[in-house]
Amino acid sequence: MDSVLQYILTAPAHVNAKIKLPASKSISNRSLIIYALSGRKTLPENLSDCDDTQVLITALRDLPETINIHAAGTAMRFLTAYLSVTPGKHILTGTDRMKQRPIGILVDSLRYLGADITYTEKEGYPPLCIQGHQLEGGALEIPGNLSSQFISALLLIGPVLKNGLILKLTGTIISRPYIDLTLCTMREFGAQADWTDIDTITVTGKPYQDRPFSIENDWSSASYWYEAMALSKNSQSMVQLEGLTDGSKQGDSVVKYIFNLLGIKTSFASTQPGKATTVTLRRHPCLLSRLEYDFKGSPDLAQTLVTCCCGLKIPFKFTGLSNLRIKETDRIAALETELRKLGFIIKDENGDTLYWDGEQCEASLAPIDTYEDHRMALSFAPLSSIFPHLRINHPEVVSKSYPNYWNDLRTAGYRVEESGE
Ligand SMILES: O=C(O)C1=C[C@@H](OP(=O)(O)O)[C@@H](O)[C@H](O)C1
Ligand SMILES: C=C(OP(=O)(O)O)C(=O)O
Repeated sequence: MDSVLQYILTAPAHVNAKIKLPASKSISNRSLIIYALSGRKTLPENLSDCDDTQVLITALRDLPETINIHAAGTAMRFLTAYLSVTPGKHILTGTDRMKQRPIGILVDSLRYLGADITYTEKEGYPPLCIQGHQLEGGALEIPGNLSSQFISALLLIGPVLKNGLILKLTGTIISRPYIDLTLCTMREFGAQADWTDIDTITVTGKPYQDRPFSIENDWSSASYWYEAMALSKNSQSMVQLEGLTDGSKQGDSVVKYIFNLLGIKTSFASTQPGKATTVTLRRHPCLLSRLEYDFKGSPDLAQTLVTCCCGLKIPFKFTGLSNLRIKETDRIAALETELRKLGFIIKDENGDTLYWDGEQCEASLAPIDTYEDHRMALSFAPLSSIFPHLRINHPEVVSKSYPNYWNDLRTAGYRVEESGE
């Protein structure tokens, strides 16, 4: 049998560190597509070193006949749109999991606009064969309830469509802050793109302009430091996070308000609009007895809060989780299975809700499996404050968004050792 890399984690008595977070992969990948569509002159600064961005950099640079974007959802969806308007024929594929992540809504929309896309294996799923050519653009409807990445992908190519784009979103709109992040990033490059009605976005067929652009660091990655602070239960703990902005356009910056409820206070070294600065996290007493939150706008924070609330023994009801089952893994099932190993019985209902009413079982303390999902490893690691010698299988998965995570934990005083098993 192949040996599995496993880390054993022990948390320090108090957490203390200054952390250079990775850049946002969401902003990196949007600005890379815009860079490619605007003449490839000025490369965006502070691009993320994570797998999901590196794979897109390589794909856009080499544009080989077969492009394998591995596990990167944004790269898969954004490239599908990009290749549809770029001359040449390409096969776009990814990991086995990527081949199970739906893309039919995006393909249908692009085909409606005249794109030439065929499925090479299963209808509705990657791999895709895309023959690119100039598209005219126009008006169309698209469901907003499965993944905002389909909408962002279409918006990103809007400025290069002759007649621009009018998108009317139908159904519940999930991950809406990511749509707004796309629009903001596009406008940084001179695009005319905005909401023109409650459910409608209009993009003018006015080309992007080449501009210098610097990428903010990643608020989703910051969430694991909020969790580490909350679970450390030591008033001396303090973490500083570099490269974040007060008033960030990243939806996951809402993490500062959620953790405020859990006693973690955020202060910004400077509050100059749009300027990245250092953020300091400090602990205050947490008097919360139960947490309810709707994660519809920030699905990537769900694992952080589920693991954190279990560790703090705060019962919760979290809604808006409907698309967690189609991410890197079925995150609902993964959370239920792995938290049981630590003695927490969490349950799901209605396809979009996870709750914990305080029910516990005997903890086996078996190693935590990560299911090729970076956020499983990232969110379980801070639980080592509650469960010393916590074991995590396949810790290397973190490279999808946060390659330096384990080193950063070491800097903060955590013992991170390779298992000798
Ligand atoms: O556009 C983006 O950068 C992202 C959108 C979200 O996906 P969904 O829109 O599929 O929820 C999020 O989960 C993902 O990590 C990044
Ligand atoms: C869902 C995620 O990424 P993607 O969909 O881009 O693979 C994520 O990073 O949590």
